[in-house]
Amino acid sequence: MTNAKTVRWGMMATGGIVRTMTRDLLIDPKTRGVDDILHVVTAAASSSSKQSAEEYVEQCVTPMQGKETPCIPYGTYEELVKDPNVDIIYVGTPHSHHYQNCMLALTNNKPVLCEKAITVNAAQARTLVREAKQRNLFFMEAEWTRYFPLSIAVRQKIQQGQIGEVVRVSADLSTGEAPEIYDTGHRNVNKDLAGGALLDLGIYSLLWIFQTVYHTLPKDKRKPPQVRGSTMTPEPRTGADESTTILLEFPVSSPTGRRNTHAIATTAMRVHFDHARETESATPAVRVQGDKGEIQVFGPIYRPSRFRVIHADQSKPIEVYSFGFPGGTHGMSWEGDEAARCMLAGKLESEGMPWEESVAIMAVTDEVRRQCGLVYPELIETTDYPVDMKARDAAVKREFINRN
Ligand SMILES: NC(=O)C1=CN([C@@H]2O[C@H](COP(=O)(O)OP(=O)(O)OC[C@H]3O[C@@H](n4cnc5c(N)ncnc54)[C@H](OP(=O)(O)O)[C@@H]3O)[C@@H](O)[C@H]2O)C=CC1
Ligand SMILES: O=C1OC[C@@H](O)[C@H](O)[C@H]1O
Repeated sequence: MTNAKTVRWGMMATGGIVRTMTRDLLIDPKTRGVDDILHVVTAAASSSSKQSAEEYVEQCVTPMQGKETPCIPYGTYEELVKDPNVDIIYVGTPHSHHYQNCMLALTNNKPVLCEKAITVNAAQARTLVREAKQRNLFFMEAEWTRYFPLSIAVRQKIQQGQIGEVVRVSADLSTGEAPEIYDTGHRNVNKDLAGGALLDLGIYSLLWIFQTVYHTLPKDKRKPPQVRGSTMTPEPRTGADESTTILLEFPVSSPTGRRNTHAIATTAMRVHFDHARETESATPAVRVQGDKGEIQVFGPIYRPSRFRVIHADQSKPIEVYSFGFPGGTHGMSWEGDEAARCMLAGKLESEGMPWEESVAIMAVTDEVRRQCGLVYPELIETTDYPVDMKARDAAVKREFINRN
């Protein structure tokens, strides 16, 4: 006998992250101590073909969910958002498409969990928020790392004052995957898909800076940062950024509270992860430095499993905290649980990733791009809706073929 409420997901796209998310949603929630929610995937759509959706269902859904809970495959996203047996849509397309895809779901009255980066720019993020609010629909950016027990523990330590006043934060996500390993059409380097380090990887450096500096303050004290400087290196073939460095200043939060906080966000495709990250000599990828000590998080910062607290008072021992991934989850189950719970409770947004914070982060990436002159095609920057993305993609593919 269970009191768990079932949430029926509709998956928009059938690519890499949708497959990972599917597995994480369908892992028995009890393995991570969750007994109030049960996830099922009742529909999925591929913009490529219905056959592609069928293959995804056969490979990813049926083996975990069984045939008794069917998952309907569709050959268009338009059909998916009209399915009455879907409670919430997970958008797993490239960032270039998030705005159009989320609008499609919201305007068909479906709540949405959308992959990072939420959109290409702040204006698009604001428009989606307005649409969700007007329609009374739940909408959330899938910044999965925020929902890790590790992230929650780090935020609590800061809020409890364990490192004192936060003075400075640095955060790096660099993968060592040189851009040349991708062909020029790949979403990681293709500007037509808003590719490049900033929106794909740099978003995690900003996630850590925002969740430790901004999000740890009471809501009425959160103030967006100034981008004090930024620099980028273009990928030689496509002009997408392959590395970006950002200097931020968060303002004074109150006369008696924090002073201004400095932050440095870095990301580079050519720079490697710390290969020694599991060892004693590891270099932290995030350092949250306060006047009473510091918290160091070891990478990769999208899926960290270890952090330590070093106190300024050397008589206090270094505290090391390690976290696992129960039930074999990749780590996306927690954000799935959060989205489901919020939606069932009738909430429109998640406390963990409030709308205004998604918009504030996109405002930072807008300013960084402005300073560095990184422009994406108007068709993916626009807030017009609908734009015929299929026709656009066909044109892009044709151009890609002509260029090569
Ligand atoms: N949270 C995380 O850990 C991760 C998040 N991501 C995010 O997820 C999103 C998708 O990434 P990922 O799954 O790796 O990408 P993939 O290329 O593997 O999949 C993207 C899917 O989007 C659909 N799509 C629709 N239009 C296009 C188009 N014009 N070009 C390419 N694909 C299109 C396709 O599915 P179909 O043909 O079935 O419609 C495609 O398979 C990105 O926004 C990325 O930032 C990615 C990796 C990890
Ligand atoms: O979100 C992500 O996290 C892991 C990276 O490898 C991937 O490119 C990115 O999209």
